[in-house]
Amino acid sequence: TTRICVINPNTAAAMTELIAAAARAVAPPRTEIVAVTNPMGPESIESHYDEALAAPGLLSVITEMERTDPADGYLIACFGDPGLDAAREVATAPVIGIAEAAFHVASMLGRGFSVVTTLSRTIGRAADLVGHYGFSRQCRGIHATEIPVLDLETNPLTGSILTDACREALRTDGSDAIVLGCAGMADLTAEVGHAIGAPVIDGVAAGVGLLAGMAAMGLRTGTASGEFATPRTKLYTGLPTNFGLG
Ligand SMILES: NC(=O)NC1=NC(=O)NC1=O
Repeated sequence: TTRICVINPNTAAAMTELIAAAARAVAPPRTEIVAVTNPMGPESIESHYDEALAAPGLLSVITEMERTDPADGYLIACFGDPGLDAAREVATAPVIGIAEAAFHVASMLGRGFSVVTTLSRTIGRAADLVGHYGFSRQCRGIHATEIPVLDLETNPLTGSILTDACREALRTDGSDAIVLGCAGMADLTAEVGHAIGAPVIDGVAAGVGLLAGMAAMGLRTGTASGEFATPRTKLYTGLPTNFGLG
């Protein structure tokens, strides 16, 4: 059995359930999805500050899993891909973020894609990730719905607001596909896709598909050498006792 660990980097357990359902909907046979909620940090991530405070707990989840029962792949299920490079240093299996996964899949569905995300203040971070992963040519635009992350589930208008924003993004950008800019939108992927008649990519599903494929290819990173090698042993002061490398 392949085990993929899907980590919600915020502490909202309800979002973890939504993320787990999206992951399990696309998991291939004999693939177990282990969904984990961050034990420490913000209840939602929609600023640089939130991302910084989500990373320590996220990393403790990975170091703990590596110590007890290493997974065959790790998915960071927040669109800012918080802590991704640090996670790669402590994981012995592939680690990908949902933004990274969604961009890669979207780039293979046409010439250009658009991103529709939550608050406009997160657009800069999404743009930075587009450039960092090398998709500046394919990403035609990044748009915000102005719905805060935790309001996605409670606002009854989310579905229609998101659908309208995705339809408008396709039109103004001339894109072939839409990337949903938040794990919390995962449960709306099918609804939006049917409404706008274009591929809509949720990074949770994209990430599970990619990680399952990498596991099937036997791709493990092990204790990589070079940039992503295990961090040198040192003293870390003030970390909670359950940290793996402390
Ligand atoms: N763009 C976003 O707001 N992303 C996210 N914040 C979260 O807390 N989870 C996400 O996926």
